[in-house]
Order: sequence, then structure tokens, then C-alpha cells
Amino acid sequence: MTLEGALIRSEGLSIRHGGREVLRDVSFAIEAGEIVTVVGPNGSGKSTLLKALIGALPPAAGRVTRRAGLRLGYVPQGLRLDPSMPMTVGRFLNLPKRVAEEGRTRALAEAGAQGLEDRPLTALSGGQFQRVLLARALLDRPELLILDEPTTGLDQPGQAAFYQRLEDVRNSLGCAVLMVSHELHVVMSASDRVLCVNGHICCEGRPEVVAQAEEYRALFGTGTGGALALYRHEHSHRHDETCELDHTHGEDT
Ligand SMILES: Nc1ncnc2c1ncn2[C@@H]1O[C@H](COP(=O)(O)OP(=O)(O)OP(=O)(O)O)[C@@H](O)[C@H]1O
Repeated sequence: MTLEGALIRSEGLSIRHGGREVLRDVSFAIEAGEIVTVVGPNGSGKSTLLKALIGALPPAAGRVTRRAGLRLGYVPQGLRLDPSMPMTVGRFLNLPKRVAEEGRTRALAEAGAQGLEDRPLTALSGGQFQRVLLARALLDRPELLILDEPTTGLDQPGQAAFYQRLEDVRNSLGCAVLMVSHELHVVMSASDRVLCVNGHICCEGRPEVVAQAEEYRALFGTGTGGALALYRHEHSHRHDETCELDHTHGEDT
């Protein structure tokens, strides 16, 4: 399979957890410099998809192809710290490999976390910690930045500021961004493309196109996308009989 200019391509990808298929036949590609957001209900396989893309989960079928030598930055979901293990931001950025001071300072500035280097991680606010995680992912000058729900726990101005920061990073580094988000209002304004996932790709395309798609409207409603609509899954299209996924149709999850 050829990448045809893409940074990363998933083709016919299926992933199983403990024998249960949680992603089925997922095919898409990420091009240089684009911002792509993955949306979908809880448990729909979004984190699983990201983990498969970074190579942390083996495909049960299909495959993921990355451009040779692709530099990837990854911000995992809900990283928790043990408060009994004090560690400064600077030391955290030096794990697992030591980074020159200049590189640390640059990444912190790009992530909007300048001046935090000597602070204990446990003394950071939620927003500061998210920016430090972003800085860590920027250390290797990624061509593709992958973030799993990076604004969890932030208030709405904090979320908006973080997504603006991501766009600035994309513009200055020229990297592509792939992220999972539940904040539909920002997803629709800040993404070049949206992937709507529910065990498979329900629909994908430019935000304004996806917003009109029957599958998207069934998942998220037709209004401005109140947060509650996100959790309502009322698929109107059929799954074929081979689909082993235990979707909950028309129920709050
Ligand atoms: N390590 C694991 N072992 C077994 N099952 C798992 C594992 N990780 C995830 N799953 C299951 O796979 C399915 C998809 O999980 P995943 O975390 O990818 O969903 P998600 O869309 O990211 O959810 P959320 O929006 O709640 O973060 C869920 O049913 C989950 O319970």
C-alpha cells in the first residue's frame, strides 16, 4: 500500500480487546499540516484508534502505515501523577531521554508553559499541566501531533485557549494534528476534517459537511450540539451482520 503523500494511513484496521472487536474496518489517512478531530460516544473506540496509530496496539486485521521516520508527538488521555513522587516540570521533560535546555525552553514557550520549568508537577493547575504535556509532545518537533482529549477538566475559556494554541503550533511547526475531543463547538470551528467514530467510521469530511451527515446528526443532534447530544447514539443506518460491536442504539451511554 502506498502512502500517496499522507503522513499516516490506516487501512481496513480492526482492533480487538480481549477477543472483542472494538474497531472494525477503519480506513483513513492524515495529510501534512491538517487538523483532524475524532468524535464519538464514550467507549466508541477513539482512544483505541489513537493507540493503534502510534503503534501501541497491534491490529487484529488491516494495517497502519507511517511515513518512514515519521516524528510523532503523543499526549495521552487523563495522565495521572502520584503526588508522593515530587518531580519538576524540567525533570519530567527530561524523561525518558535527556533534552537540551534550549529544546525544553522552546517547547515550553510553544506550548504556552514558559516559566514553569522549576515548578513541581503536582503544583500545576489543570490547564498548566495540559500545556506541559503538550510541550513534552513537542520536544521532538513532531510532524504529527496526536492528542487524546487534551482539554479534559478545563473550563470553556481554557478549552478555547488550548485549541487556539494548537492551531498556532500547527501553523508554526507545520505539523498535522489528530485529536479526540468531546467539545463539539470547538471541533466544528477548529478542525479541517472530522472523523465520526462508533466502532467504525460512521462519517468523515470537512466539519460543515459532516455536520449535515445523517450519521452525525443521529449521534449529536441537529442543534448547535449541546454536550448531552454527544452521548446520545441513535444510529439510523444499518450495521452489517458481521459487526460484533455492542452498540447501544438510542440509549444514553
Ligand atoms: N485495555 C483494554 N482491555 C479491554 N477492553 C478495553 C481496553 N481498552 C478499552 N477497552 C474497551 O474498548 C472499547 C473502546 O474503548 P476506548 O477507550 O477506545 O473508547 P473511547 O471512545 O476512547 O471512550 P471515551 O470517550 O470514554 O474515552 C470500550 O468498550 C472499552 O471498554
